[in-house]
Amino acid sequence: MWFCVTDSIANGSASALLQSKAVINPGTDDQLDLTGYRNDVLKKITFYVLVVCTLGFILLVLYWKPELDCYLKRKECPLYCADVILVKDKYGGFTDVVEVQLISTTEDKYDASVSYQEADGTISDGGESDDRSQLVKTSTVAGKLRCFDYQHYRYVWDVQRGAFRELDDLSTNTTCKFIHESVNGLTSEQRKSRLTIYGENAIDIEVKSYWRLFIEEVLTPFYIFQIASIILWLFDEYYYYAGCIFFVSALSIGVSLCETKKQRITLRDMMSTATINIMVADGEEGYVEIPERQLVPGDVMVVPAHGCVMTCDAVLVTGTCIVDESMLTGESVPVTKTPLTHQDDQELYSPEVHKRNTLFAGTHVVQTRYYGTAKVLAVVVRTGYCTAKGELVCAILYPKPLDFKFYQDAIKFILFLAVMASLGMAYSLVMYIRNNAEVGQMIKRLLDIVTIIVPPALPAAMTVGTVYAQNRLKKHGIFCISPPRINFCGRINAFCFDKTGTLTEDGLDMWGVVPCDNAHFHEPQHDPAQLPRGPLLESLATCHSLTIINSELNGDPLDLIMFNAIKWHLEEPGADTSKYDTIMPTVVRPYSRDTFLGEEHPYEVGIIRQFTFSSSVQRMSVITRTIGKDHMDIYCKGAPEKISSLCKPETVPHNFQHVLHKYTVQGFRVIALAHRALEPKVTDKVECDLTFLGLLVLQNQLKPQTTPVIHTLQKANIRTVMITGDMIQTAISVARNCGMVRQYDKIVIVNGHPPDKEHPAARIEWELAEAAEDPELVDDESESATDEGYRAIKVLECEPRTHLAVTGRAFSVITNHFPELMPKVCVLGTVFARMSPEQKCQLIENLQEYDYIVGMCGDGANDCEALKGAHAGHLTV
Ligand SMILES: Nc1ncnc2c1ncn2[C@@H]1O[C@H](COP(=O)(O)OP(=O)(O)OP(=O)(O)O)[C@@H](O)[C@H]1O
Repeated sequence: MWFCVTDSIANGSASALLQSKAVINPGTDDQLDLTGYRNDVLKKITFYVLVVCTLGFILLVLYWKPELDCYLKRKECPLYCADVILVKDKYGGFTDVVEVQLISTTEDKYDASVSYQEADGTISDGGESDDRSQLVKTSTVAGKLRCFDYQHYRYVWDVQRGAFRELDDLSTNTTCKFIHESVNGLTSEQRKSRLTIYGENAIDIEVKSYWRLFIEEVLTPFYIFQIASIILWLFDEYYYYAGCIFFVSALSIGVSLCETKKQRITLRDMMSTATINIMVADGEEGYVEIPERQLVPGDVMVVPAHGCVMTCDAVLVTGTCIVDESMLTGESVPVTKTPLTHQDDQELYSPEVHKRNTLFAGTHVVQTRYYGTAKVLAVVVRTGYCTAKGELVCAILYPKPLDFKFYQDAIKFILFLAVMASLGMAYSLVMYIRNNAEVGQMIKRLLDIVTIIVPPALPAAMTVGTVYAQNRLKKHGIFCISPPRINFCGRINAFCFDKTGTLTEDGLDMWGVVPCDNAHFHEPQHDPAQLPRGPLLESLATCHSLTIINSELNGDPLDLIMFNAIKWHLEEPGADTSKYDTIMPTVVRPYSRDTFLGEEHPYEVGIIRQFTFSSSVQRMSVITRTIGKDHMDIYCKGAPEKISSLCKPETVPHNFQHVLHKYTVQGFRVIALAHRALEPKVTDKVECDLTFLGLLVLQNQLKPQTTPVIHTLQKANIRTVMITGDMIQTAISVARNCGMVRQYDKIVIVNGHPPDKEHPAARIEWELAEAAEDPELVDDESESATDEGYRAIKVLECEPRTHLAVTGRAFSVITNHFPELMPKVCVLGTVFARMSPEQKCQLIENLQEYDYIVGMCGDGANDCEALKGAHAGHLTV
């Protein structure tokens, strides 16, 4: 549970407690290596002597290598008693020495300070003691929290584990049940105490003064080297040359300072929100208004009825919200957020799993919906830099090193130059001595050799080049948040594209629906408005997340085209809810009331509950109630293979696969629909035992610029790859149409099966993809060769005319069971279909592992992680 009073050190943690080193989040991108240090008087005195002896140069070295501060002034000690901690990130890019703080707290959870019984029985606070014999621990509580801050995150000392860990909030180890039980909010005492622990709910981006930026820039090793070179040239009377280099460097520093400052100001302005007051539940006392900056995890906020921009991550517990998440995902389709539910008491809350119930910081709540006068309440789970928006800011402020290999090579190159310089210097020294050269002249000449071999103006030239490139890109509407990436973009050799909305148009065209009755497909109906009254028509009318904003119907383009095709009308909740139930959010009915005349009741369907679409489950569902019926219905729509697996097998036509193939091979986007009448008593699991209703077939045209762009990339020898959530056949068809796969190229489709009861070993299968044909003419059989899949892929030649088309399932089977095939998949894979958002990101990382410099172009929520992971990510909007 979230609150756990830790009043004793768990058995066995004493030895862990004596460790001076620890790793937080091992194996992840957020891995941090910690080493504890405490002050050492003797070392400090020696250090200051050294400072005097080196005329302060050692301080400069310390500035470049902060870890030296620990080695030269302090001694290693167990983490529990450290004064400072040396923190290194996974990539070694950011190293910092941070101070350990003690914060007073009244929270049980953080009564975390440890006391140790000294040999004489007195209690000390453990801060000075590291003797094993003194670790005969007694539990006392001093109300102090031991912690340190690194890159805006706080790490606290966990008494039970005897280790530092990230400060947890309600987004981890918290059950959904607990969140529901928290609706009374916090008392002002609790809020005050948490404020000291979590800090203010703000993302304040520091904009450094020009003077500070200048000092920081000039103190970098390259500029110091440059200053030394200029001084040397002045002594050597190279006045013009020194003057030129000085001018170029001053220009480059000036330009780079202006750019850095401008970017920081832009970032600060983008991230800052107007500080307003917000209503929060105040324990049993009702509601109080507090500044948003004072929100803490556990607060229960009232989402304003007129909408707001969220400044924290909060979980909805009552009411619904329509949110514009474009700031986080780039997708401007309004998203419906529903209150948190849970299957069982133990279900843990997670912002990723429960994202349809979470309002994320930075997103705009456009509308709220509530029943009667009830308030729309949300429990705050994360604040400040820990929010989704805070993570984004941190990713910009502390970017992951771009290309470790590039930096390693650069260092090797400089070392090589240094060796060359030393050889040159040694040779010259010998020659000067032989010729009895004058000492002053000799020193000047020798140092000059270094400045000849290592060009001092190189960084200045590179900065000017980058700034120039950045401005050119800006003119083309391309904005770059990390300028060094521009250099990498020149080396991109693989470019990945999302399909829907990136290679193809955002909008879709209705092709028709293929109704299914008694497990038989009927003729396609190209005008869905002509469908008779029944579940299929109702599924098209209700199974969506459309909403009205400013009198206009808004939502997913797929949902919009589907709903508009049947010519129905959508009405958002009105005052009159008596006809259905007390809960009555949205009503749909045919435009023309004459359409279904002769019925006893008007044809009206209420959407009682929505389970909004999620890429990871590839479907959405709604629970509805039709006037005149005494039961509710569930309608599901989504990826055909997902929906068919939720249907009763006897309701799915025997030629389902064949008909599906017939459309997808043409590049149509196919969605399946299903339905079930619900029992009066709704059980927990509703998306099961469904009746298959038919297929919705949509056309998705290529964007006019797609084919030329793919050709340009191919001409430049840049590999093009498609990573999509859509079906493999549709993806292959689009890949052929846009020229990613040329007309006569061979495509091998790779399918995968994880181990199951029947087949204890994982399998992969392959089949040759056929070329597109007329949908009406494709015959039943598609050839496939199973079992041999592994061998076939293993021996597959890396011919340019053979492409692999890999399904998401095959990708995960290969990752988990046949990792040795992954290089081949990465080199030959052109189409990756039915990929989940996580798999998209994983593929980008795999390509990077095999030395590809990867670009990614995507349009929305399911591409965010992949865009972040790529060397260069481009969000199409
Ligand atoms: N609004 C929706 N309602 C129900 N099912 C949907 C909806 N949108 C997409 N789907 C189904 O879920 C699948 C996965 O969707 P996802 O958004 O992850 O990828 P995509 O849109 O198909 O392709 P891409 O990754 O290229 O954008 C789709 O192929 C489709 O079958």
